[in-house]
Amino acid sequence: MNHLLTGKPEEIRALLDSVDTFLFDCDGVIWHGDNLIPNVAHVLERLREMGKRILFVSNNSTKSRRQYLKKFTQLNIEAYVNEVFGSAYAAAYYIKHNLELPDNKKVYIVGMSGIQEELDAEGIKHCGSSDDNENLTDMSEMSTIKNDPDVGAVLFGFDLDLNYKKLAKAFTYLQNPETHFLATNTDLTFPTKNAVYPGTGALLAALSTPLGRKPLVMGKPEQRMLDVIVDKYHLDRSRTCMVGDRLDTDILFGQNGGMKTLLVLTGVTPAAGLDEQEIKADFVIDSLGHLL
Ligand SMILES: O=C(O)[C@H](O)[C@H](O)COP(=O)(O)O
Ligand SMILES: [Mg+2]
Repeated sequence: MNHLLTGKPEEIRALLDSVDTFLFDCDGVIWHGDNLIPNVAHVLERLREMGKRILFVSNNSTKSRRQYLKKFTQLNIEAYVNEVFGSAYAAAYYIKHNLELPDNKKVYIVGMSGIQEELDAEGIKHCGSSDDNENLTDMSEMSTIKNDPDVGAVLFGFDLDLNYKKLAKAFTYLQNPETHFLATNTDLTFPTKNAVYPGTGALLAALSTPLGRKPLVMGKPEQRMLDVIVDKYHLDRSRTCMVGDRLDTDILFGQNGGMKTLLVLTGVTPAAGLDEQEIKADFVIDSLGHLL
């Protein structure tokens, strides 16, 4: 476990020969924000040339599959819509195919356009999100926030415009135990090139803590997204490798899914103290850019 691959071509060859499909996490593995991690585009290209199947599995709910494709294209990375699985898509797929929300009910979104687009794509009625970017201006306005019986679920995702009004509305709707409480993911931090910042899980705590309710989580490490992927691609899990930068989402997702796991050190997980970590990947490499 935590088998370091850096500079061991024969072992990298053995791994490549044992894998048909690579599931790639995005933030901290392929890019930091809009900056590609060096040499990653070349590695993805070579893997395609080798006939490997490539899928992208991200917990980042701020983008829809369409928006992810636009980003891949802007970064000159070959990718196709049916290769992209974001947590916003996973949430929309789950609400459509598993939650069976009554037609007269809508979803209150704390989150961004990625979620709005994926719910639209599944024909799911929704409200909130950017409609509530304008915050309350005075505490006396709190009492204007009332329950809305048409809200059948609250879906929480990363929101750069999170404000008190959105929190108070979601909190109010979730007072009703019948109202479903969903979250796209619970990552506590978000990786950038030189630092990490509060992630979706940190924002979500501002709602779930006072509420005393835990949401149903759509993204990694939960298996909902993998079940959709395995069904769609008839994946042989034993010949599939999950590549990620976070132990408690990406690597746990891979392990729970019976897949091989490769940890890269370009994201949230530092090299220091790796062996003290409870979760251990099969393989570790300093950067995906150095895989080939
Ligand atoms: O805070 C977040 O939501 C996460 O840090 C971010 O979205 C992780 O995305 P991923 O690494 O799964 O692409
Ligand atoms: Mg990541």
